Amino acid sequence: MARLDTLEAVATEMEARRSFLVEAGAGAGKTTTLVRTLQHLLNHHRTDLEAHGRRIACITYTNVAKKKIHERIAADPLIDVGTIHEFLWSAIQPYQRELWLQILDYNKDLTKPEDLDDVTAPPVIEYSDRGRRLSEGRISHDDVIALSLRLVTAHPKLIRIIASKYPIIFVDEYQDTSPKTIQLLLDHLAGAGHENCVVGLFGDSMQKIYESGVGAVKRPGLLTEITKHENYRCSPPVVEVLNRMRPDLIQDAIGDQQTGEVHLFLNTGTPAGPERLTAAEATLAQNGWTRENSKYLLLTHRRIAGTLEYANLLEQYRKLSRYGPDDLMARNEPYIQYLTRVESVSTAFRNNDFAELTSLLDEGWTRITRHSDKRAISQAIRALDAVRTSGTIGDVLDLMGDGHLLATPGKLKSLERRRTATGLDERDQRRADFSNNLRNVSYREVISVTNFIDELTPFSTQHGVKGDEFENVVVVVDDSAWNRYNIGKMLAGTDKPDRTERSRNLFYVCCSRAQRGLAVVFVNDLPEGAESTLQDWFASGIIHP
Ligand SMILES: Nc1ncnc2c1ncn2[C@@H]1O[C@H](COP(=O)(O)OP(=O)(O)OP(=O)(O)O)[C@@H](O)[C@H]1O
Repeated sequence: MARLDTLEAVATEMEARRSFLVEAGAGAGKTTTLVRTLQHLLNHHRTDLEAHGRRIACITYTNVAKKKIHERIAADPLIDVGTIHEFLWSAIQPYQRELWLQILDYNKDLTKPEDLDDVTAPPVIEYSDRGRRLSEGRISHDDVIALSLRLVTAHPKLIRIIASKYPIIFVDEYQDTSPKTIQLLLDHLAGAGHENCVVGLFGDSMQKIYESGVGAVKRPGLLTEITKHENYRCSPPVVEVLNRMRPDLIQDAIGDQQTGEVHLFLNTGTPAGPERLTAAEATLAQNGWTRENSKYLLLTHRRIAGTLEYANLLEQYRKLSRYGPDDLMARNEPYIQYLTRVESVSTAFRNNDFAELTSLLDEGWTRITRHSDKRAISQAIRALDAVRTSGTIGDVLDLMGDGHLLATPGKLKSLERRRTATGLDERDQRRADFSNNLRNVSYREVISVTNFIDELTPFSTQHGVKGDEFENVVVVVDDSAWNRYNIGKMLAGTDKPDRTERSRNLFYVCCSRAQRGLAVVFVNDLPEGAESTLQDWFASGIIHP
């Protein structure tokens, strides 16, 4: 019955043309509700939408989520599923003249404005991954949102046009959306147009794990808040842990998993370090947990096997800054971001996934249909694969720079340019040294770290751990490896508020992926005060002191 309640609550808001926020904890079925609402709209309003040339926008944060939703609505052409950038760009792109005027103004506010006085005729404005070159009409990822906001503020009629094309706009995982996007959606689009555009946000503020996300959104007059108190995913003892972690949002375990187990390993009798994990694994094995039926989520840089297969790479990030290793893990730095895309291209090719390749490759390859296109891409990727396994990071960057598989993003280009510059200040020199040293590291280390991140950390882009679930989850915490997060201090209540929040969210996201069993293993000693919080949170489980 609860299922009907949430869907009904959403349907009521839709009928009344009111915007809403489905805010609920992990496993509550938010994404499922979003998909079912889309199905309901298609079943009941198809004729009307088609007759007026209207569509539904469904904005997702990642390509992985996009694919998932597409599959579940059978890629219905009435629904545009895409990233916020795709959606906004399709909306503003037709207004080239107005865009150029905004660009001239926007340019003045940039820290490094371009000289646009010499540009006689406005160029054709394009949005590209290659980064910003305003004089040539090229705008970047970041510019799309800022320019959209400027454009609609200057031309309110545009809002009416967008709202009548998209009278319904849904956002999945809204907590990871940028504050500017939320501003655009709520302050401009919600309620706009003849049909009162409905903006529906689905997500959970406590699952924000990326820096750039807006987190909680509170707009009592504008958004009807719909809360769900079910948890369809996790077994009762796991839900009990989540409830103690988050007493302001108590969930009922009503899913299929009615039995489960929870373990907390402190293992203080064993020396701190990987041995504590080994000891925990021995206990879990006696209970039937194996590497095959358990998902490891490591909040650490240590490989379970002990040796780090990307030690040199990690060392460069360590030298770069105190947050370098964290940025490597969360892929929050231009080099690792780009190299991750290179790895995704290579993986998609190996899997013969040409649909995935099309979405990864450059604009020039928007449709890989012709045999000759496939052949050209195959050749380029084979050449890449040869260098990936035998060359350095520099070799791969040079090869990619010469070819035309992936454009080099603007930020990376400028780092590469500054690599050989002279007279840099201390910070830029450190960055330049980083670029040069990184280039000498074997590319195999990139392959290792990418596999590690995708398989063993919550920062996976391949699977998007946040929306995912596994039978058993083993969360391994090693606070000595991180700077942006500190689970121990969060538990002890002694950390700064922002880091406390980040750590709590990350820990919550990890623990809430478990369907049946959850084990949390601390490999180093905890600060004073942490253990009593853990005793409380894990009271439904077995604590291994
Ligand atoms: N109404 C329902 N009835 C039965 N199972 C459901 C229902 N809603 C969701 N589920 C199942 O519960 C699990 C979690 O659902 P879903 O991924 O939609 O939750 P979520 O709230 O988006 O999760 P999270 O925020 O933790 O990623 C899935 O396995 C899904 O199939």
